[in-house]
Amino acid sequence: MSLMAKRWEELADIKRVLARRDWFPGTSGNLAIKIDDEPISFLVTASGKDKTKETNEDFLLVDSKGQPVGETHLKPSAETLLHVEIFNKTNAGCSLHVHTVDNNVISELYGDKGSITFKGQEIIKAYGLWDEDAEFTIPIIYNHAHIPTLAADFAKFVKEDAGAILIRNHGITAWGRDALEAKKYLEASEFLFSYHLKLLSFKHVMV
Ligand SMILES: CSC[C@@H](O)[C@@H](O)C(=O)COP(=O)(O)O
Ligand SMILES: [Zn+2]
Repeated sequence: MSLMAKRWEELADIKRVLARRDWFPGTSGNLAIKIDDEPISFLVTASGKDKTKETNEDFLLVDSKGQPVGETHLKPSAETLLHVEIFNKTNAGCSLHVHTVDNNVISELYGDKGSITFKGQEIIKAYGLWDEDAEFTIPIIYNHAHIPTLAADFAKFVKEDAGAILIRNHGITAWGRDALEAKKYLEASEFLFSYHLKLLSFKHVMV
């Protein structure tokens, strides 16, 4: 199996799992996986598709600027530039973007603070943090409609090979060195968002 076919399968597997969770409402979400380093190229989801469906036109190959490699009628994701920042600035191998109600509500609740920090949760170990008092902070940026502006803002927080950034009232992008790590960061973040919202609502009922 070629490297491209292998990576395609890896991304298709993740897409299938996330689709089953309803993490692609209304055609939202986009996924990317690196194919080459020099020069950088990666597979990205085609724009505007129903990501719960599986077809052989789900992904297309783009270059380090997010432009399609070779002739294709497919359009790269509208948010390809965000994945471009991740692959150009770090050694990440995979980047995942989803819109969920939980990540949108958290981004709105904490948007004015500019970030949300989690601590004292076992699942923080999914971020590779093993200390008892470890903290994980997820930045929250403004949802600029102009994608190059959004990407420039987003890039300011892309420093590590694995991470997560919330875009206010839009969604989350999580990335990692490989598909497993990106999925782990995404799932840990969504777990923490859901836990936090549930806790807040119970506290509200109890006071
Ligand atoms: C219908 S969701 C809005 C989109 O602009 C976007 O935020 C999104 O996540 C999906 O866009 P896409 O171009 O299909 O990758
Ligand atoms: Zn989006």
